[in-house]
Amino acid sequence: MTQANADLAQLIRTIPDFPKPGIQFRDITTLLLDAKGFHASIERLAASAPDDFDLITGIEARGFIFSSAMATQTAKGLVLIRKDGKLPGATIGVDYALEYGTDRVVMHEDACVPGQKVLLVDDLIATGGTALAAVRLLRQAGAEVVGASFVIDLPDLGGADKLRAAGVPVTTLVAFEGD
Ligand SMILES: O=P(O)(O)OC[C@H]1O[C@H](OP(=O)(O)OP(=O)(O)O)[C@H](O)[C@@H]1O
Ligand SMILES: Nc1ncnc2[nH]cnc12
Repeated sequence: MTQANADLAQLIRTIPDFPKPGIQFRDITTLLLDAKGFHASIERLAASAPDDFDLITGIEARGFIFSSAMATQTAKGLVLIRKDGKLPGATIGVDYALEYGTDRVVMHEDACVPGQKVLLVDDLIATGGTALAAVRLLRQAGAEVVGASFVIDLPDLGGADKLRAAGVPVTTLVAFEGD
């Protein structure tokens, strides 16, 4: 079977054993270096976005690259979900497990008006721990998460399925099997 978005898949470099043994690191820096590929990734994510949403949400750090481009492409505002200790205003936060470690995400408690529809954007979904934490956070803030868009899916780690089970429609461009 031909890989969907094969042109984008071949721009993503795989680095074995980073940041620890056994992890196949899917490196987007090579995609970002390619002007046409980076632009196409944003156009394709934007084309598959829900019809009706109010805000884009991006997750630090790699998620900011794609979410900010998506915000300008779709002419929406951007909510930043950051690692703990970086936002200056009053925050709410959620702890989560990573494929390789643990972390905590926070957002400004007043970043969303309750009832606003948000589209979550990140570079990659693996176990789904980060995205599910972001969804919990956004729901705590009163937002409705109407979709989640990722350039890369690692389907064997099950994150996209978990997100769908949590009621969030998921779009991904490139899948790497066998991780
Ligand atoms: O689905 P998960 O298993 O939660 O993994 C996916 C997350 O891992 C990476 O971020 P990372 O925490 O490595 O941080 P970075 O963006 O700052 O590099 C990636 O950008 C996703 O946010
Ligand atoms: N295998 C992987 N490659 C790149 N980023 C990741 N984030 C979590 N798992 C990852």
